[in-house]
Amino acid sequence: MAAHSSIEAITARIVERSKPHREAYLDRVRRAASRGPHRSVLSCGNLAHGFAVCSPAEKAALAGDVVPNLGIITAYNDMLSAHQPYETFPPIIREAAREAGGIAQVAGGVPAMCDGVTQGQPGMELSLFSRDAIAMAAGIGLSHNMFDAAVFLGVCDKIVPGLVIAALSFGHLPSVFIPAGPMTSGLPNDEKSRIRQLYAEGKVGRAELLEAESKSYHGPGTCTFYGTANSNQMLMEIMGFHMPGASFVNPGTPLREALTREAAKRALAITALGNEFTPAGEMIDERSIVNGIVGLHATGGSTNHTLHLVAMARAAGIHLTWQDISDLSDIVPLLARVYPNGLADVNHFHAAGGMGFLIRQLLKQGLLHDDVRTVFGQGLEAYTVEAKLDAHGQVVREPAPDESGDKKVLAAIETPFQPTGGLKMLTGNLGKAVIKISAVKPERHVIEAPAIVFHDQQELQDAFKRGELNRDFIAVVRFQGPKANGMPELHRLTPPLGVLQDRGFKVALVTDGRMSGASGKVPAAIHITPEASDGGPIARIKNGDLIRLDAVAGTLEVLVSAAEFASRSPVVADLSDNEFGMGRELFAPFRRNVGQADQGASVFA
Ligand SMILES: O=C(O)[C@H](O)[C@@H](O)[C@H](O)[C@H](O)COP(=O)(O)O
Ligand code: SF4
Repeated sequence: MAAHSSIEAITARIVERSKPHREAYLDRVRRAASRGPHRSVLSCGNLAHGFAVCSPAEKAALAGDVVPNLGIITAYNDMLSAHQPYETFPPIIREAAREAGGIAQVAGGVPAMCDGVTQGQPGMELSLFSRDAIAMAAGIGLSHNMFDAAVFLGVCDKIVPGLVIAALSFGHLPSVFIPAGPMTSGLPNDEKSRIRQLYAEGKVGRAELLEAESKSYHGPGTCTFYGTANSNQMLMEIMGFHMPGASFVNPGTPLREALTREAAKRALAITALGNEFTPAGEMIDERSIVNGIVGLHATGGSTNHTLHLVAMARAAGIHLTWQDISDLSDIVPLLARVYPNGLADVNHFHAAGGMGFLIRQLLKQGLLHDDVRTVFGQGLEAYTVEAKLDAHGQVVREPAPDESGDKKVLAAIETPFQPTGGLKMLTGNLGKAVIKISAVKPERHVIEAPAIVFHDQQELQDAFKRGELNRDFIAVVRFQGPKANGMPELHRLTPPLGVLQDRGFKVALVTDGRMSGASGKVPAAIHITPEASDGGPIARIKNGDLIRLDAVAGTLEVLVSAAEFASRSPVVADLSDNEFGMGRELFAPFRRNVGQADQGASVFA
């Protein structure tokens, strides 16, 4: 089925805009691939180092150019619940490779930050930069040029985007992403948030808060809210980097292990040494990127992807804009209600039909490009399935159900939860911003109130605790942009702002910083570009200025006369406290060289 005309039109304009960069990129990818099996360009010395610890049989195989070698890039660590399961994946992948007549080596590890651990802490100022550092680290592993394909073990926020940037930078290689799967369901996310708000009001103590948090985050796997990490899993499946039905199978289950084995074998089957060569740089094109954005809107995905998708697309020579993302939001309905866009978690989403049901619903109205390449083969229709185990422990796939297993969690395309997606761009005399409205009640889509200006999220927390914020206001938290302090998530502001909103005050957040993918209920215009540290208009706002955030009209305005506003000099902040401590001194080059948020806040562009 042809894609919806608006989908085709937006895709066509991205293709047109990208043409010079995309053609140059594809030329590089094809030249790299044309050199044939990559180990053939290595010297004997290079090779000997590359397989020094391999068995004699593996050495003999790797000395030739017939047996494919799989490079594993792993983001394993014990800190992230979502990445801890990866500890056992390499031996499983090596064994599966041997069974398939290939070889697999861990090519390298990459760092992985848990935004939950660093939320509200100085370490969060390294978080966004860690995406590009992860891409660099993965590139170091693959640069040994020993590999015919790569498999990537990563799940969380900045890790998958960084790994995709690396995979596309090595676009001559096939790449398969292997997920670890979600944590089993614990304390419901809305109950966790309720306890947080009680703690913010001083109505419960740390003991009760820690008990609630620990019941919510309680074991291996990805946290179960629909934040950036689970948005990543959705993206990897709908863009064709995952095996069909792999995204939301819990870790430590037979199906999880079978899917891991299957992915390793599939990666070996799609190298240049076989008959289904699928280099990542050719597999991922403008249609794949549009499919990812459609999935993001249909599920109420993370605002962080207005940064990461732009950066990932650029790694493949594709120039994506916030206007593209915003225009797609106008035609893609919201089909999933997963916290913070509802009460369900990703396990409920998966049980209700998950990705297979979602993709089928979107294909029914041509809202996805079906004619795309994936690691599984040609066409997205192959992903309208559920993965299961047969009696022999092998992965089999059944058509996803036509009916949603829970109409409160997954809606049919004919009866969406909202007619449009969740992510809108705002423009006006403060520059450009992004807002996620899928989790904001309609009566809060337009907020007009006086500004209260903060240069640090702790200042707002302290003002709240002093009881100074019991009124209608728009919190302007500035100098939180990429150049200022690495563009941290300000998700710790959700509980106090949520308390004030629940008390009936009209509140909103306006910032050049970020929010978490799990933020939701409070209207927030984020990623403001240009940022305050670039002298952007946000640096000219004064306490008391009336600000109007209008997510319906798509505008963000300070209601001050143009002459008055232009006559103001931008405030300059003392950011010396953000230059040292917790590794921030190591990322000074990133702060100096990072690009604007609407360009992906990348050090590469
Ligand atoms: O973008 C995201 O999804 C967030 O960065 C998420 O990964 C992080 O963990 C948040 O902090 C939410 O978790 P909490 O509400 O527990 O902080
Ligand atoms: S989802 Fe967020 S909080 Fe959970 S493990 Fe990943 S980064 Fe950490």
